[in-house]
Amino acid sequence: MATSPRGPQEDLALRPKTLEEYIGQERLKRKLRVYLEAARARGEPLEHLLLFGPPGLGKTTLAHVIAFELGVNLRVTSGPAIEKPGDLAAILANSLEEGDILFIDEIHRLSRQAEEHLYPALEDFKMDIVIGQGPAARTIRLELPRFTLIGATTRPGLITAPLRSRFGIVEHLEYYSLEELAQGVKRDAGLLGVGITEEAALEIARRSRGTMRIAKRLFRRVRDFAQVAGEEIITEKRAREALKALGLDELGLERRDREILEALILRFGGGPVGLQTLATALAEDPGTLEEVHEPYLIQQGLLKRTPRGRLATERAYRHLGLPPPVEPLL
Ligand SMILES: Nc1ncnc2c1ncn2[C@@H]1O[C@H](COP(=O)(O)OP(=O)(O)OP(=O)(O)O)[C@@H](O)[C@H]1O
Ligand SMILES: [Mg+2]
Repeated sequence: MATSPRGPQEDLALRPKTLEEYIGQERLKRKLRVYLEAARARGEPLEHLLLFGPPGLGKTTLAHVIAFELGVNLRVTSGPAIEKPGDLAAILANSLEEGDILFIDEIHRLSRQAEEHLYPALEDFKMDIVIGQGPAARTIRLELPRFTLIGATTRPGLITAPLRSRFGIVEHLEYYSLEELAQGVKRDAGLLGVGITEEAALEIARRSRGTMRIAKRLFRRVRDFAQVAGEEIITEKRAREALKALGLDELGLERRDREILEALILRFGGGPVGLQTLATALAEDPGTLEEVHEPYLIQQGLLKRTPRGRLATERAYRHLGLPPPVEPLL
């Protein structure tokens, strides 16, 4: 098997360019096709679009795809990178042309000040900024090109109502099915000139937590194992061994995920226990627990969020090989 450079360049080369190449998210793609066609027909920029969903589902990729489909430039930035209104003004006034797309990742982390300056930019493509200080200070009005903002967030609950209301289109991305994940794996394998069986691709898909980024990352690790073993084609057996060596169980849980369930069950009697308490017991940041680990545990029916706190389900007990409580909780 030939070696090839990997890393950001490889990732970029593997990134789907068109809506056609973008796997899954059919519900969203159907609507997007309509919006894109309508915007093109009217010769207007696409309405501002807010995308939310867990990390790694392809929000950034979709923004690139939309720009490609519209034949416009995409300027990428993130909420934390825009500290002052001046940062925002520089981006909006200097780097965008009519119809271009500004992609703001983690838009829930925009500063209050920057956010307030963004409102008129989104509505009227104007922005007032103050130049200078004290008595010499004056306000100048910037006329901006008509652009499209695509905002992405993993935490829709943290988007303020005024910001949210300025997006004409608000959509969420869904977890991928096993078939879609396997398709993603096979696509990358094909582009890299690596052979992989259908079963091996599905085996990788099963441990990918419904997340395209994880499927593709696991595929690259499995490819390493196959390459070192001198195998031309990645088989199910090789995939399973490699995934096991990577510390993933049959549901795709990593050690950390199992520790969370273990803590919940063994230290808090299965719950309910508050997020903060659970996080402290695990010496984990509550945000990480909530955003990175919990969504998949919930999706797999292993954990429930209740008003009184987190609860382990019967399935969680069984998955860890622990006897479920006599009186099933759920
Ligand atoms: N629908 C898809 N079809 C094919 N490849 C995809 C798809 N979605 C994502 N990918 C690939 O998965 C990886 C992760 O995608 P991306 O960076 O867009 O995720 P994201 O949702 O922006 O994640 P985050 O929220 O963490 O920024 C990329 O390598 C991308 O090429
Ligand atoms: Mg991203």
